[in-house]
Amino acid sequence: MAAPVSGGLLPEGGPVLVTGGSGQVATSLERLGGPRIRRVGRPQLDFDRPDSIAETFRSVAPVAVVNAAAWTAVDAAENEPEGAARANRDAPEILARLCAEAGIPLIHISTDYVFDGDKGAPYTEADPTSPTGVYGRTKAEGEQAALAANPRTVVLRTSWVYSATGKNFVRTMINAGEKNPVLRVVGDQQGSPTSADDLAEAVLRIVALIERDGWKPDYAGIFHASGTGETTWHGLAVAALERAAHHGRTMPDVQAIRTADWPTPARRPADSRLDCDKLHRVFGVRLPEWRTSLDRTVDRLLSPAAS
Ligand SMILES: NC(=O)C1=CN([C@@H]2O[C@H](COP(=O)(O)OP(=O)(O)OC[C@H]3O[C@@H](n4cnc5c(N)ncnc54)[C@H](OP(=O)(O)O)[C@@H]3O)[C@@H](O)[C@H]2O)C=CC1
Ligand SMILES: Cc1cn([C@H]2C[C@H](O)[C@@H](COP(=O)(O)OP(=O)(O)O[C@H]3O[C@@H](C)C(=O)[C@@H](O)[C@H]3O)O2)c(=O)[nH]c1=O
Repeated sequence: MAAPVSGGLLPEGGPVLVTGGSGQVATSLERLGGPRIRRVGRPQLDFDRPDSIAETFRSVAPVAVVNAAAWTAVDAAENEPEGAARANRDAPEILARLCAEAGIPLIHISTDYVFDGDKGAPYTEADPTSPTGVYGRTKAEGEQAALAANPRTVVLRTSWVYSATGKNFVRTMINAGEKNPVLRVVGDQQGSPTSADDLAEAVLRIVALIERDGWKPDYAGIFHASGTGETTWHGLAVAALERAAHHGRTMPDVQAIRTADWPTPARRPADSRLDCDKLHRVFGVRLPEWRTSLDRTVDRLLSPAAS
């Protein structure tokens, strides 16, 4: 990789449009990517106003686009399928069309929730999608729409994203642990937690590789990109709270419950582990062990000055 521009992981070059206002992944991309990143969110770029997508594209004139904006409220999507579809299906298609016209790559972020979780083994990119809710269905449709509209689309499917900022399960657990001596968390859904910073670094390495070597046909398509290793939501809660205890927080009693004991409007996959070998084979990228990154994130969250 060429020498990165001071303050970022990207070498010199033109603007990279990142969609997403205060989103976790968009924030990490801006922080790690350096001066080439143009992060644009609402109100300037609003997927409920499709014209704003082309307007933003024109004003930024990007050399690559990373779509990190999406409707991510899994349960709320059940009652608002049109809004979820606008953000998760229609907007990626429009972005992909604009990228195709400009002849530039689109890195589109997607989710493990495109699967029902019943396979009983890590999913590969060749497995058919089988979403169980509106969020997963609209995200699966967005993948296909983006791939069809731009031959230079890289879909990165990730899972269980957390960071020191924004809304995520890790922060929810740490906040809940402060107020409650007992937490109940499902122990029969497994997957791979992914640090937003790690995912952002993977995206930036892919962009840099494409710029260095030029576009190759192998780059088009779907890639799984989750933190290495696996756990349950209960395991993730315990790990986060154990780390928080290093910072003086009281460790609550974290009880493992069954999915049936935590009813939600949208059904979550029981086992959404993703096989990430293709990402390594094609781009030479593997995300770190989830627990190492989790500890670093909790440290950053609870002792920001030390990080
Ligand atoms: N969070 C997770 O656990 C996972 C996320 N993903 C995927 O990763 C990507 C990034 O997720 P993450 O950063 O965690 O998401 P966040 O929920 O943290 O951020 C979502 C971003 O999307 C923006 N957004 C939502 N609706 C619209 C809209 N109608 N128009 C314009 N912008 C909109 C939000 O804008 P604003 O700041 O204005 O609210 C926000 O910036 C998404 O594609 C998501 O599906 C995949 C797996 C797991
Ligand atoms: C807050 C809480 C949740 N749970 C359960 C509910 C659910 O089954 C599981 C996860 O909780 P959440 O609803 O916070 O997570 P959820 O919104 O389902 O997270 C998902 O977000 C989208 C955007 C993705 O793409 C996925 O990869 C995944 O990260 O934990 C408990 O058991 N106890 C609790 O106290």
